[in-house]
Formats: sequence, structure tokens, C-alpha cells
Amino acid sequence: MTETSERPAPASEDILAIDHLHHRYGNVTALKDVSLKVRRGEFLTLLGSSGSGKSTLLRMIAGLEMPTSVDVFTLEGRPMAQVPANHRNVSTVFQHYGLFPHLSVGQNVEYGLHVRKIPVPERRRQAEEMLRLVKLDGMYDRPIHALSGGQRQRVALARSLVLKPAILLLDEPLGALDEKLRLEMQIELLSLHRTLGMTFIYVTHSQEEALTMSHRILLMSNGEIVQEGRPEDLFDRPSNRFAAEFMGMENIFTAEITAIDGGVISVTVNGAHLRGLWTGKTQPRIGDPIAVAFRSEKVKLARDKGALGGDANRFEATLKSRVYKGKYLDVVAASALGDVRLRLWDDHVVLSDQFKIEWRPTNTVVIPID
Ligand SMILES: Nc1ncnc2c1ncn2[C@@H]1O[C@H](COP(=O)(O)OP(=O)(O)OP(=O)(O)O)[C@@H](O)[C@H]1O
Repeated sequence: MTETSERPAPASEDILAIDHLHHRYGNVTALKDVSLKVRRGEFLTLLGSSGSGKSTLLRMIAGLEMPTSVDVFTLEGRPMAQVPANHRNVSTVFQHYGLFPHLSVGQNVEYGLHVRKIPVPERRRQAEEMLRLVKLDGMYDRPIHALSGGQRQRVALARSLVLKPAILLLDEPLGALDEKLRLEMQIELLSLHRTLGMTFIYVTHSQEEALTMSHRILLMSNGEIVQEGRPEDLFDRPSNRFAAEFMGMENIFTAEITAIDGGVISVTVNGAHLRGLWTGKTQPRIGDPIAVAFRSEKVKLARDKGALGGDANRFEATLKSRVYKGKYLDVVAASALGDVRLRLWDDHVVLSDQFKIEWRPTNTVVIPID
């Protein structure tokens, strides 16, 4: 899923700290009480659907918008709240590149150095070096219109990187590319991040992209940070129903708590009993509005007494539909819980009309509905 283990871990030092940031556009509240810390060398992703506030947060960090109010806002230990964009040591790569069409590739890359009055030979040397880094060697004199979308995005990257920012901000940088190129560029961005050891803050609405790229993800909704954690935390341990849905948990049922035994929660769904782990942020209480959720690929066909042991959640099931997907089979089965989705990877599987299904309580989350 993620190659974070092969990458150097970020330093323990915070490069950016924001506390209690609020932002309104007129009467639209875009960010509500947002607090975050980013470590030097980290690849942090702001994930959320359209309108969740991720671009606004990125623009605040870039200095392109000033917060309505904020208690703490420091970059490399220095207060930033009132510092204009051109005095912040950050650089942004936008989805639509923002290149100057009348300038060549090299002139685009050098632009920021020109503004900083770096002498011509040094500018050229640094631009050539960055073009090599983004695999556009020898393209210095090319006009922008003679480049593909992927090449333009590389120029935009080189133009930002040449400024050696403390933080590189990337706002849906791969959003305009086709699927194949997007996947290639994901790998290249990861490789650049590894080579440079720079701090990246990356905005995307794609959970798959966030899982692939990040050390850490901030999941946003309605201007708030809903959950923060490593990719595996968000994928396996969503902290509420919204996070479970956003991270693509296929089976989510409204439930009632019947017993709490440490972190293990017994619940009923339509009178059927099952168990799971509490992953909400606050302590659970009997009577709270909650849901139970589990992933389709964690549901197994139970043969005889079942292979997952005595404490597995196990139910009789009736086949409703099956869709062959090449690598796997997607099945919907009726059960006492309601319809359960299964993803079966065993290509020799033989499904009758009636079968038993099972999955582990440790692969089941019990979550608040709010
Ligand atoms: N310049 C603006 N004026 C008024 N409202 C704005 C402005 N920019 C953003 N908003 C509103 O602020 C909220 C957050 O928008 P923002 O662009 O930060 O979300 P987002 O998660 O980045 O969405 P997208 O993925 O569509 O860019 C939305 O309700 C949006 O309509």
C-alpha cells in the first residue's frame, strides 16, 4: 500500500506549527479551529472532498490568503501569520501549472531566481540542474507549448524546487494528468521527496493517492480535520462514520452497543450480535449513536466450523450477486446484518447459494456516527 517504511522518517523537529486557525470568506466558514504540526522532511497529505477546505489551508500556508484568526502560526520557528507570500520560504505547485506560455522551459524554471536577482550564469546552472532532476535534461530552450501535460507539470515542479523552499506545497498537482501518467508521476514525486529530503504538503481528494504517497494524512471535512494519522491508521482504523465511508469501507451498519470490554465492543445490528474494536476519539458509552464497519476483503467464506477461531464474527449468508473482476470476485450476500459485501481473491472459489461468512473482530471497527 505505502512505501513509507523504505523512506527516511521525518525529523522530530517541527517545521510548521498552526494552532486554532479559523477562516471565513464573507459568511462562508472555510476553516474551523484547525491545528496542525508538520515535521521537517515529512510528506503530509491534506485529503478531503471538494469544498472541505484543503486548498484554503494550503493557501494560508503559502501566504496567498491571510487567516481570519489564528493563535500560533510559525514556519521554522518564526511567526508567519502576517508575512506576505513573497517573504515566505515556501513554494506552490498548482494543478494547472501556472507557467508563462511566452517564456521557454528554462526561463520558466529560472523565473524565481531572476526575481531574486541571481546572476545569469548561476541561474542557468541551477535551472539545468533542476531540469535534470525532473528528467527534462536538454529541454532548456523548448517553448512551453511544445510540451505534453506531464512535461509541463515537471517544469512547474522544477520552477518551485529551484527556489529551495523549506516546504513544497502541491495543490492537486496530478489532477490534470491521465491515469497512467498520474501513477508514473506519483512514483517520481516520491523519489524526488526521498532525494531532496524536503517537506512536502500535498493536497488531493484521492484516498488512493494519499495512501500511496504520505507519511501522514489529515482527513478534512467541512473545514475541520476529522482524523489525522499514518495511511494505515486511516485505512484500518477510521475514527468515525465519515472517515470509514471516505476511506472506502464497503460494509457499514448502524448498530447498538450491548457491552464494553476494554477496547472490544459487543454490538447488535438488527438483533444480530458481533464484536469489534472501538476506534472513536472519545470513550464509548452504551446508548451512543454508533456504527460498525469492516472491509469486504476481510470477509472470508467459513468452511465447517470456520478457520478464524471461536471469537470470529460468523453468519449464515445467501448469495445475492457476484461480479467477476478478473483478479477477484465481488460478492453481495444477504445476512442477519443486512447485505454484506465480500471481495474474494481465491480464483478457485466455488460459491453455492447458501454459505457461511466470517471475519475477525480485530478487522471490525466500532465508530461514532457523528
Ligand atoms: N475565494 C473564495 N470566496 C468565497 N468562498 C470560497 C473561496 N474559496 C473557497 N471558498 C469556499 O470555502 C470552502 C472551502 O473551499 P476550498 O477550495 O478550500 O476547498 P477544497 O477542499 O480545496 O475544494 P476543491 O477540492 O474543490 O478545491 C468552500 O465552501 C468554498 O466554496
